[in-house]
Amino acid sequence: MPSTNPFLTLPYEPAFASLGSEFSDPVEAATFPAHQLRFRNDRLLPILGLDPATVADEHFIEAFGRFQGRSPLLAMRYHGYQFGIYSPDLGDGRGFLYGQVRGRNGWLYDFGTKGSGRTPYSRGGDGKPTLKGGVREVLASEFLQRLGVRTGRCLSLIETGEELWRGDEPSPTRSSVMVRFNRTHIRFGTFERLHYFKRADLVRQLLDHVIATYYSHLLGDPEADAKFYAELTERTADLAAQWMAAGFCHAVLNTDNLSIVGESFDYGPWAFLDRFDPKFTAAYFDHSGRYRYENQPGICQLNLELLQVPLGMVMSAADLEAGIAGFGDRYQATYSRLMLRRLGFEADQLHSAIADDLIITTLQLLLRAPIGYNEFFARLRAQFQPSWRSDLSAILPDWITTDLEALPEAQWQGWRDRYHQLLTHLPESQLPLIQQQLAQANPEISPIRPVVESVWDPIAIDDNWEPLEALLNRWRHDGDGAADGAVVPNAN
Ligand SMILES: Nc1ncnc2c1ncn2[C@@H]1O[C@H](COP(=O)(O)OP(=O)(O)OP(=O)(O)O)[C@@H](O)[C@H]1O
Ligand SMILES: [Mg+2]
Repeated sequence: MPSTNPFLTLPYEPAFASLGSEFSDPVEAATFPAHQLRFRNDRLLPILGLDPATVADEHFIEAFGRFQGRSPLLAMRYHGYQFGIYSPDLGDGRGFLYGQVRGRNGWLYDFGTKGSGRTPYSRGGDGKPTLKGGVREVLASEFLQRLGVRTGRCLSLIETGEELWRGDEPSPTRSSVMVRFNRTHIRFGTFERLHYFKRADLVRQLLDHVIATYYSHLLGDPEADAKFYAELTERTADLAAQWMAAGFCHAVLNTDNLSIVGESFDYGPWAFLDRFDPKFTAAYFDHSGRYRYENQPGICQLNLELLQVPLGMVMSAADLEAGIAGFGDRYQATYSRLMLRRLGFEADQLHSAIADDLIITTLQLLLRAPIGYNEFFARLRAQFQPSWRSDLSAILPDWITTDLEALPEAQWQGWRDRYHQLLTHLPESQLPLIQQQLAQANPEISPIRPVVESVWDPIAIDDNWEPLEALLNRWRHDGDGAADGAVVPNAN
């Protein structure tokens, strides 16, 4: 009897599979002792043309927990530079490409698993993520989506009833399997592996595939290769700027964790800044601080440079140099635009020198202010009043009295003066727009570590999932909701 599971009857396209056996290995999914659906991302279903009301929890479990009715399941091959050292021992070690589907926007999407068992690339690993790891993936991706960061999403999280042993969690700890909804799982490291095996022919094949599938506007252009690399540079610079403006530290920016479309993914030991600290390092094992917050743009640029090695097998050095030349300017322009939004302004409302001055002054303030990075913007959003334009003393009034030892009054007044000055440059009619912009750019609550623990503890102690759901709901209904359920999920 034909399946009635809507996930099994989607029109899957074997785009990556059609590259052939040099790029992946068919694998089998693990079987699990239990399947409890802990998160289903109904916001993504309309992109697939599915009505959430017609998709049952059991459909998720059958497709994305039992992995029934689909083949081949492909472990993708890749290598990568991990903390600066080349590793040929990578590849999908706890996941596979479940399938690819075209969204209603015309884009091709991957369903990629994480935690579906061992593969030829598992090395000593068990092929599983912990339940807490899965919850953290959901939190990071949903919050980054709320902030407008170009990110992969979690489509489902299923608890699988096993006990895992991990050094970084009290063990035994609970197990899970996720399905991620990313534009692609092709990584910089997918190209690097082909260079390692000296296969210029396969670099050419993969590059053609990437351009045809993800940069199709370049098809037929005699300079498609050069334009692809220049555009990837721009997208990666944009992503770094989005992370920085969000106060996000990815923590493991190895070349196998950078996507060939410039989308953020692989949410392991990530953290959001609490206080603004450029040297903040999220991963406990990052002893040198290589991937600390302030290093992220430079590391992204370095990874793009490393990608020139495999691409250089089929492209000219001149095209590659020209492509990466724009990284710094692009990063700076996007970062400034996003920071201004967090302050309530659109870049075209302000002269760029005034805008840059406000951003620098804000960062200097945040270095010393007794308030969290995202908390500051949330407070600005909560307290903003159009009347600030005519009354400087009303700007964040209750703040000036708190902890002036940490924050000298002159510095605080300097920030207020600048903010006030910018308001007076705008016509009064634009002030409601500032309020809207502040609401859109600044969620009321961000998943800094204590917040993550505050939703995890009830799960760990009482199996109470309500605080997690409440937090996710707050982000969905916060702001003007423009980022939610959009057919184009990461317009940028
Ligand atoms: N528990 C595990 N079992 C088997 N392999 C693992 C495990 N954890 C990590 N790996 C492998 O180690 C390498 C680096 O892991 P990393 O944490 O960057 O990736 P990942 O989180 O597993 O997957 P992705 O990059 O798709 O999000 C990858 O080859 C990955 O598959
Ligand atoms: Mg990874």
